[in-house]
Amino acid sequence: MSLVEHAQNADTAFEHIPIIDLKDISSSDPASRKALADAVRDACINVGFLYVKNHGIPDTVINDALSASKRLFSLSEAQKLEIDIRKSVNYKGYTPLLSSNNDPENAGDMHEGFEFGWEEMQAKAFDEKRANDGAMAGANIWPNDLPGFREEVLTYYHAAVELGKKLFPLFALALNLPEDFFSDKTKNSAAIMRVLHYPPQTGPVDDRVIGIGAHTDFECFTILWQEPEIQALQVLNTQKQWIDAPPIPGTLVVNLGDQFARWTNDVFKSTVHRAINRTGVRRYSIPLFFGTDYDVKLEPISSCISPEHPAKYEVVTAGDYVQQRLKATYGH
Ligand SMILES: O=C(O)CCC(=O)C(=O)O
Ligand SMILES: [Fe+2]
Repeated sequence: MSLVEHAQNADTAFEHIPIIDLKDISSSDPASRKALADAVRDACINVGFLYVKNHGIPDTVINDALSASKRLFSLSEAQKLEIDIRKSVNYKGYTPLLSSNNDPENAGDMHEGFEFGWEEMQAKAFDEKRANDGAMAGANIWPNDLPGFREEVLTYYHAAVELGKKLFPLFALALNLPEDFFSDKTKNSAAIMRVLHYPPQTGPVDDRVIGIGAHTDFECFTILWQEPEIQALQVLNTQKQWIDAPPIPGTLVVNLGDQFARWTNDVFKSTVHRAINRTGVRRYSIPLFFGTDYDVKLEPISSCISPEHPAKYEVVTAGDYVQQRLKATYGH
């Protein structure tokens, strides 16, 4: 069956999000990699969300990033506003509560966050991996007086980038492409990381103000760590039902975004999701958004086009696309 036919027969009324074991992701046996890619293809076409286990990011790296982000969010408002994202030309820095709005029908997202992109652990004056960032060019902004923060969150970033570099070949295989299809399109790690803090919402709640309003992500895929034991994330199926995506110990969530929808002419689904924290306790999460390099054009893959399924999207560079979406989310 062609990819287009597979997508036309998709079962998108899912009630569960599949869990996929990545133990064979670097297997020397092509048949094992192919079996893994088959499972990934089904998840990408039917659901657009999956959990991955055996992802390779050590617990210590996760725990250090979590503790760093807790320290950041417990700084005073004045300290946090020193690194306000509105002072940055390229959407790096601190986003206060209610300053972003992911769902245009809503009145603001009930979370605060901090956002940064690629940087070598030992910062370089000229970082060749950022040389072609186009619309997204510009350095990260780091908090003052927060020892260890940069190292701890960057360590997580680099570990997740290693995982992301293994996932691109797997997605390529799932699209019946050579495994290195994305290699020359992902040389520069155009990955954006956020650390997020959702205060608990108790008492009467305005449905137009939730943790993060209904949205799709705008890169190729997102790797999301969520705080254990706190249910907040929900995923929308085509029956318009919100399906819970609780944290599952030992896993990360991987979901597809709109860049992959463009690369695949909607064969891979970029699925709407939201988060609502009504648990009575604070919640932290860490998404990392992976795109193709900012200077690469988002051109549909030929096997995802047919006479009955013609190309749907205008071709733009990844950088222009991401910048335009960030502008809509942050309103500046
Ligand atoms: O915090 C979460 O669980 C979801 C975050 C999210 O969807 C996003 O940042 O795009
Ligand atoms: Fe999202």
